Amino acid sequence: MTLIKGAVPYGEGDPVDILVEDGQISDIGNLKSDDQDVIDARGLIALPGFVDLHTHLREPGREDTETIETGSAAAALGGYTAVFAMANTDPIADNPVVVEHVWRRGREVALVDVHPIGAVTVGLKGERLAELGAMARSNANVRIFSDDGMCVADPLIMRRALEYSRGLDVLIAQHAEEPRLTVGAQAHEGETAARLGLAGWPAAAEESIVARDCLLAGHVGARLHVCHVSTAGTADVLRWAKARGTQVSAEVTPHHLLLDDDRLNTYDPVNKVNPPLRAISDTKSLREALAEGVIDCVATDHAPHAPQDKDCEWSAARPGMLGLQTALSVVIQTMVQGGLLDWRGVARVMSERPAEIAGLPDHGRPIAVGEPANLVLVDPKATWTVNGAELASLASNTPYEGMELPGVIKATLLRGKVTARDGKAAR
Ligand SMILES: NC(=O)N[C@@H](CC(=O)O)C(=O)O
Ligand SMILES: [Zn+2]
Ligand SMILES: [Zn+2]
Repeated sequence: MTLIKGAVPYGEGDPVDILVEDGQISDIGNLKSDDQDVIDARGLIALPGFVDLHTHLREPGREDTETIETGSAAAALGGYTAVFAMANTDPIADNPVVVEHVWRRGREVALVDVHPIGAVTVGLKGERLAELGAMARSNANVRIFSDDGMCVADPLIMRRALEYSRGLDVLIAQHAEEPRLTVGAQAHEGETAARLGLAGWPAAAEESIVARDCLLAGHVGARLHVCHVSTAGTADVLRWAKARGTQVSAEVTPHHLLLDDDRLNTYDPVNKVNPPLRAISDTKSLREALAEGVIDCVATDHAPHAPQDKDCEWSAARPGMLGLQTALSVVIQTMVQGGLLDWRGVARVMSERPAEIAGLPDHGRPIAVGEPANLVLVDPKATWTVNGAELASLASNTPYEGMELPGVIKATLLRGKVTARDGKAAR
């Protein structure tokens, strides 16, 4: 039993006490603390535990940069109770053996529900469909498939994947990047890239694939999820597709909400990411699209990389940045402080919508009696300074190094078990 004393659910109304018993919320009100574990939550906001549809945990294959254990700790510290682990591991998660390993290891670590994402095509090569059915029916119960890191560029393969996904009732998540338009690309195609002499990654490379896939999904009657939306034009395409009834959902990363290509001036590869940091006008449009619901949710695209793959010249560096422990703070800074979302809205984009999109029945639930105790307690007034070396990830490639960010996570509970408290993961 744990008693959370004096938290304000969704930042609305008076503080209440929340009693957690047998993994569930058993009582809410003005409660007496007897012999149970008490969390002093005065001044804290209670939200449903966050759900990340896009995490790279690097196990198997690159356990020098992240493991399911260290990534789960980072997730718990970031307020997450469920994460979806991308398939671009080594070996690639394109078969039941690998997805079952990820699933089993996640259960052993037990800091966050780890749901493996299966690859759409064998070896992420985009040529032949992987055995989606075998992964879906495995113990890992795979519900999302993605070739993330690579685009399913061939329209016929994408169409077939969508057709199968409909039959299996699973979701295809697309990394939208027309590869013919991004050969050698290093940065957002625009003034900054031109001045720095970096080959451009045009917005149209993303937008053309999103438009195509929305048309294909509509045509075959399948659902589609768009990973890491990065341009204003993609938001326009999504608005159009949703208005005509296409079953499309989309995510935006914290870094695309906050950072823009102005940061590339230093040539520091910590800012290199795929899709690239865009123009400041894009960040503004993405914030608006998220507030409006045209973009459904925030996903971290947490992408740990080893120092030797990051601390090198720009063109040789791998794209990607850490995200799990900084996501909420960046959302507070860009969306809450920006007046675009209230705390209800934060619960929607970080927990409720991603849980719905993934079909998770016990996450993103209301804070109410009888519901699963998947909760996060946030101090909205506190700030913290990011130090990559102190993050739980094995890697430290955070673009927010040295930045003071708002919002501190005081505790995370997964089915009533405290998985993180006062900056320490429970392991
Ligand atoms: N986002 C990135 O820049 N990198 C990701 C792959 C991806 O999300 O496309 C990675 O796996 O490192
Ligand atoms: Zn991607
Ligand atoms: Zn990714």
